[in-house]
Amino acid sequence: MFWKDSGSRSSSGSGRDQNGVGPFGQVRVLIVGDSGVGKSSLVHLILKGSAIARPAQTVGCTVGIKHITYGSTGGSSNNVSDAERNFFVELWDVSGHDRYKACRSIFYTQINGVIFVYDLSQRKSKSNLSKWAVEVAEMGTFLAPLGSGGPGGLPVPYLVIANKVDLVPRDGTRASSGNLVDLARQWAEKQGFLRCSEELPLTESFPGNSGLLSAAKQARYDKEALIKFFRMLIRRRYFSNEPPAPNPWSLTPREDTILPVETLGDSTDSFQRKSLSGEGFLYNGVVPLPAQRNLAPPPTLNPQQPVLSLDNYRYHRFSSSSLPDVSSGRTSREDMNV
Ligand SMILES: Nc1nc2c(ncn2[C@@H]2O[C@H](COP(=O)(O)OP(=O)(O)OP(=O)(O)O)[C@@H](O)[C@H]2O)c(=O)[nH]1
Repeated sequence: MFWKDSGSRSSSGSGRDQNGVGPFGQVRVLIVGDSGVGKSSLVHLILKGSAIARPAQTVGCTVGIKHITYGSTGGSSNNVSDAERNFFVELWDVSGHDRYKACRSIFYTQINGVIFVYDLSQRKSKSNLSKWAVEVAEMGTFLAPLGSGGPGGLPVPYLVIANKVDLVPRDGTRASSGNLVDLARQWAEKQGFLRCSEELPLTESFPGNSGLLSAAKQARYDKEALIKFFRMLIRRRYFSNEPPAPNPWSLTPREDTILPVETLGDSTDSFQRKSLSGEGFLYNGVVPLPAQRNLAPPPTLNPQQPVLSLDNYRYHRFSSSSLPDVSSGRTSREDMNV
């Protein structure tokens, strides 16, 4: 088996929601990032609401299904468009290990959104997100694409999650990872060669400075923000004539402003998110990318509609030419057979 389904039944079928007022639908969210950053742990947390003690290394791809509703609860039952409807959010947790690099693009199909995950204690895993963005943008097919690309040309909304915030010192200083780049930087700072604000010129950060923090191992994440992201993807795919809500997505966390995280579990106040302050540009276009014009219709009752509204998604400038190589990821786990 190249991949397994860890969630409920396939969402590609059709049906009517619990109110009997119309078909449900599904959106597909790709979850990418280096091996070991905690993608599977996060997905488990999102689906089960609890931490997983010892996640197995993902083989190829694991698909989990999150059920959420979308619609106006106050709507009249006579008006289908006002009713709460059921949707499945497919979470495609793609293995970050290099051994799947050559073939994992088969999972990059009909993507509605992307969640990039990195390890706050491993700086390289953040800079490598740029490589992930390029890979997905170049190899993927997309639903409800934006008119222009985000990082690497990615044409769908994305979210960046900095995981393992529990490994960051609570006084807000930079993460200490034990990796050589960080150790070298810390040593240089100690010797007075660098001021704290300076970086060794070894990595280029993923664009942006705000987003979500999580500690999947401690069951801490911003549940409300995730649900909003999923709802936004549903709205873009199925209700694109609705006015877009203010879009906080496509943000990455400010590591220099990480605050202590006190709240556990499902609290929506678990994490401080800072507003975006970096350089950005706005997307207003609605023209599908050339590679997306001949997509087969999605396997749901509600076929993909072109995006008619002028959603504004803010992205950061991004240069793929100066990106570092993807790191080899973890090596401590046993090799898996494909
Ligand atoms: N300290 C800490 N460890 C974590 C956290 N989240 C995950 N881990 C640990 O990191 C390791 C890797 O977690 P996974 O969820 O398997 O990582 P992954 O990104 O899915 O890895 P691949 O399947 O190889 O792509 C495991 O030992 C987890 O227990 C966290 O928030 N804090």
